Amino acid sequence: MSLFQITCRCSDCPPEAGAACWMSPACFEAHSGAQVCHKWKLSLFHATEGCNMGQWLRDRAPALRKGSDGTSCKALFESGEKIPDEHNASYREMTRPSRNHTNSSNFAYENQALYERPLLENQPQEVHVMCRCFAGVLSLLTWQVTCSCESCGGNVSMTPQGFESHCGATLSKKWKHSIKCAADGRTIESWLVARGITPPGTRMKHVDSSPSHASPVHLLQNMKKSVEHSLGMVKSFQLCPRGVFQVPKGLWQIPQQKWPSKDHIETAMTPRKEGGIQKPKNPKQGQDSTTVGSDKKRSKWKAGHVMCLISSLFGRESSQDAARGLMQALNALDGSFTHLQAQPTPSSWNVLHPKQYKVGHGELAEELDLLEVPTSPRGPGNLEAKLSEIMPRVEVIHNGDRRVAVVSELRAEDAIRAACNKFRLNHKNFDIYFYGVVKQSDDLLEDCSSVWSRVEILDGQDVWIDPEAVDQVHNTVSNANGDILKAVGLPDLHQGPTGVAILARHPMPKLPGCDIGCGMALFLTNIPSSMSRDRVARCMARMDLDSGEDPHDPHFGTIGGGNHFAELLIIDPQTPMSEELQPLLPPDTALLLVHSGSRGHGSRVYQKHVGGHDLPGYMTEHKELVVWAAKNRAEIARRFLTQFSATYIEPSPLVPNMDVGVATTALLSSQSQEACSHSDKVIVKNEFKPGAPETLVDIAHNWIQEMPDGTYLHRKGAAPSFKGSLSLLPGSRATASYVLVCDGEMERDLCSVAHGAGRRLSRADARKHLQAGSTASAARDRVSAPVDLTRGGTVICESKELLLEEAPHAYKDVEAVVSCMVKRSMCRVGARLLPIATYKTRRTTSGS
Ligand SMILES: Nc1nc2c(ncn2[C@@H]2O[C@H](COP(=O)(O)O)[C@@H](O)[C@H]2O)c(=O)[nH]1
Ligand SMILES: [Mn+2]
Repeated sequence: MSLFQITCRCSDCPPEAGAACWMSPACFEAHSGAQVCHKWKLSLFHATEGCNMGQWLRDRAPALRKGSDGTSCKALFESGEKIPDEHNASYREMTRPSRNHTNSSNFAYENQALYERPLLENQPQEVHVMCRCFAGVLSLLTWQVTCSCESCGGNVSMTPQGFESHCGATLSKKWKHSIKCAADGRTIESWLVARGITPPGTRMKHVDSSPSHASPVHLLQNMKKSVEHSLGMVKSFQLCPRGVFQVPKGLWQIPQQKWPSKDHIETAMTPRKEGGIQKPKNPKQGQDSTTVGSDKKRSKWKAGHVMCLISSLFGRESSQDAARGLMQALNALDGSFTHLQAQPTPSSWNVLHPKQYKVGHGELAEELDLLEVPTSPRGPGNLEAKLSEIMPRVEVIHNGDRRVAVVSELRAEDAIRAACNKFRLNHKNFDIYFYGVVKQSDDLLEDCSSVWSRVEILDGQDVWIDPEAVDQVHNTVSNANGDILKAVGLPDLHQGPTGVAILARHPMPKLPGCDIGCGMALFLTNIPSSMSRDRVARCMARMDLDSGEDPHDPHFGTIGGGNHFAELLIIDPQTPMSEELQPLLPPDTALLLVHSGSRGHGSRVYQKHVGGHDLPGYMTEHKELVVWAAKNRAEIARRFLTQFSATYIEPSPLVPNMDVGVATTALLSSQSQEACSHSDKVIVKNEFKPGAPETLVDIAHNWIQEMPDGTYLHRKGAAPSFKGSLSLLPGSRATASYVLVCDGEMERDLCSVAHGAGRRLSRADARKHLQAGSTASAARDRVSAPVDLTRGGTVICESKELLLEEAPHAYKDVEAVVSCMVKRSMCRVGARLLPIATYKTRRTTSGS
């Protein structure tokens, strides 16, 4: 198979004397600063004929209309033509070596010269991989897999793609997915991404393409990673409101000698004088500069500084998103920019030939004095007017015959369309992008590391944590402007972020959100564990926990939607109970687990306080709701058990319950009582309705705890954990749930443990991917066949959607979550419980 490759002849290349610097047209496009275009056939021009390469190739090889597949390229190059491009490069044909090419010096050399990236000291040089049942070793130096199968015997090396097809997984065409890391079974892509390693030939790639991830912190994190992993080779990279491009080593490399002198920089950084722009010290007016982001331009940037290119893909994506993302990024980099520059992308050069046009950012515009302000062949007026139309808040400053514009606001799509119509531009081809110099890159990186140092993710090998949720934790910390002192992500962490404990200087109502006081309570019952499943189902058939009975408070005694539930469980006879729990949990009666929150009251209080400043008022109502939610769980339990004509078990003769936060645990040692004295004293138990079932433990996992030192510990999907305290960790309606004996430490885990298994799939994904199948029919019939404890018990759920959203597969592996915390000594297993019957909702829709 043949490949298009370009030998770049710019002064940054080749990397080694005499070696050719080969790259794909797409890489070359990026290398020359045009990666926003993503259409190399349009952005590369024939150096002598002036047409774009798409046109040039089409004229010569009609087959290429369908794409530059290897065969037609080969045909093209058989003609012996060389295509010099504007970067003075030439196309060449390169033959990909055959499968066993360890000895193919050509390939190995090209690969190494161009792509070998210096590995960080502690980075592995190889990784053991699997594909289907084949094992191999992937070298991170040569990017070859040595296959250990019987026929290869560990002597045959091949490309990852070759290995993929050797293992019979060709159809996937995604070697990074089909090849797995042998150690943990995860895709090799996630293994590489986690270590910031970019395989050779990787095109500029959106690490993440959703606008919500273009948050400042996300951008900055990637910025830092790129710089770190380049070992000083990568000085710049591209940020884009729709995501971050990872840049392989070699691209965007700025040779040291090209940077300006210290004096030069200092002059550039001299603050602007009142009343106008400083006289340029080194103006290069009228200079024709067509190389956007070229070496010439970059050479103006200070050594060690990180160049940050922010692209706004107007026309291609929603420009609203782009503008929003851009503004976000600007805010994040506040004060770090010395200037911004706006200009149409190369794809619109051939329409306007505007060359370059400078747009300064606020008072930092003085930096522009050092930059070139070329003229446009079609008249600067056009461009200026166009910019003003698109960005009406662009202030155009005239300084002699040089013009500098200051952007203060970006405009939305309609303005862009109007401007494009006016100037008869196809707005789809019209992009504007901005770039600037990060003035204080060290500060910026310090900012980032200060965010990182405040975030701890308690993950483990066996438990999967969604990287987006991790980003959300970082963003939460970063957006709090230093008000968050520490954040701990627990193993059940998922998007929200949920499964996190956050210590802050003041209460942050947005963290617990609407469902203030949501929690789990475990009740003792006198329902025999051996009660027939039919009888359980018959009792539950009459149950309706969706509507209340209290005329003064319609929410009281109701369970609510989402994943709230009331569940009968039995103690797993196979799992030994801890010493503390043995006297507490009678092995022959069922237990009732209730998960619910503050219902409509929580959302009322949240709405009232979310934008306001009355934090003491919020905290007062917050605490009331935390108590209300605990009482509500007891009321739900009472209503549930009434259907069984079951009475509660007499309050245990064991250690009396104590008022520890909202957790009424019977088991706290004196040491843990001391630890718990940090928490609010909220007396819950004594306020329960007479006749309520005995609460073994009630744990709120969505609340704010006032700490003795005046800080506030937010638990958003996190359960309190003190030395010896009990906690509840439910899995799903068809997996085990756990009673944990905790050993929380402020330093390590902010005295918190996971509050559940945590979502693996979002609700939408669960609806999309999980089949209703048998679960739906079980729900329709309401009474399932004899309970198979490996699959869960009877489920009362009349909402088909909710049934899917809450399917066991939508949750992470509860065993992994528990074992991760046990390994970290955060808790021990007190008892393992198995579900018999779960009440979800009688409503046919999944809302609350
Ligand atoms: N035993 C059961 N556990 C369940 C069920 N549905 C969900 N879950 C688990 O509860 C937590 C609750 O999380 P939250 O963030 O909504 O408070 C969740 O992570 C699951 O692990 C069920 O029907 N039975
Ligand atoms: Mn909850």
